[in-house]
Amino acid sequence: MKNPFEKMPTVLTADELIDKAFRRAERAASAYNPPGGKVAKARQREELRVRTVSNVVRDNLRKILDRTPGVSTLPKFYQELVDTLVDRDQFHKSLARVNWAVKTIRNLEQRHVEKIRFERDPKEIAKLRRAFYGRVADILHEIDDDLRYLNQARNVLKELPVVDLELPTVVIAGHPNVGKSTLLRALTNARPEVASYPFTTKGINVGQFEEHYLKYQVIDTPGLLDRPLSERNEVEKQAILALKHLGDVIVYIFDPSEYCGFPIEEQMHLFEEILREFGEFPFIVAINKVDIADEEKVKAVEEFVRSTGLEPVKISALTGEGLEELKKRVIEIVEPKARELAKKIMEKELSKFRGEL
Ligand SMILES: Nc1nc2c(ncn2[C@@H]2O[C@H](COP(=O)(O)OP(=O)(O)OP(=O)(O)O)[C@@H](O)[C@H]2O)c(=O)[nH]1
Repeated sequence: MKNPFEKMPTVLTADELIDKAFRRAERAASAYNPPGGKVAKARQREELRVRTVSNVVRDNLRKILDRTPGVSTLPKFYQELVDTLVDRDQFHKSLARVNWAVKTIRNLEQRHVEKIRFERDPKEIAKLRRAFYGRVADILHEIDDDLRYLNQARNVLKELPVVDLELPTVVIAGHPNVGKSTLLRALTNARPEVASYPFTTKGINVGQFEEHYLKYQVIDTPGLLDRPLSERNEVEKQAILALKHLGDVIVYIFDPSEYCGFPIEEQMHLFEEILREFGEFPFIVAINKVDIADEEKVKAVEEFVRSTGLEPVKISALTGEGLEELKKRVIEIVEPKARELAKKIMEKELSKFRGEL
């Protein structure tokens, strides 16, 4: 899936748009030499000005409406993230007001063109055109706050992460420096891509791997699932919880070597919190850095994990030890979804093929 707001255009301010439209109209009028007498010429020139201003403004505004997806039509994952970044109510209101401006300007254009066509005095004709310009400027100034809001919204919404929402997804969690990105790199062959994500400075890392012709996605979440949720504010929490619509299994990493800088007690505490928050998820616990960790500490973590009803896997993301076993456990959980997806894609291809026959 692409960023749903990728096509949203830059939104000009009222003054920028007025300037653009008026200049375009002047250019068109000066290049236009209609046939006929003085009155006919004036009528046609002014009509061209009115029509050009109306077209430029409406095209610009309509482009915003056409290229902005309805938030409620988006997948839940994106809806949650949109809500952390913009006020959905305000966003919709601003779009509605832009729509109102398009319609109103269209009506004004019709009315002024009609009057211009019946007017005989060139001075009055010019006056009608000026009156139209004035009304357009007023309308655009009236929605100026909306235009500015939409442009700001566009700038943040364009930064939404690009992830594949259909692929079975493994979310890696654990304190900073426990080895999350090392594990991601070890599990996925391609170089992971960094996607920006609200409220993380580093962005999330997204990688993919294939097993038996089925594709999986792995996401490392620096800055997200690496600190107690109780320390987060509401919007941050929401950005984290959006992961629920994306992930299918959580791989939680412990670092019993404590080189990450967090004592195992603290890691246990965070694990309990994440387990509680993501209770409905299948969890796999990996005890990492077994190549350097103290055996006693490894044992302590193992016992703790077993006490929560889970069986940990001992790994070293660096040396590769235990990774086969970890991968096996992951695939056991997400393979049905991968098969389902492969079947769907196959059926789509088949029906396309049949259509061609
Ligand atoms: N000895 C050893 N070192 C490891 C292992 N896994 C990771 N490391 C090292 O631990 C350090 C932190 O690893 P990262 O993969 O960057 O940790 P992270 O959890 O992604 O860190 P953040 O992105 O800050 O959350 C690096 O120096 C890694 O080389 C391991 O299995 N054994």
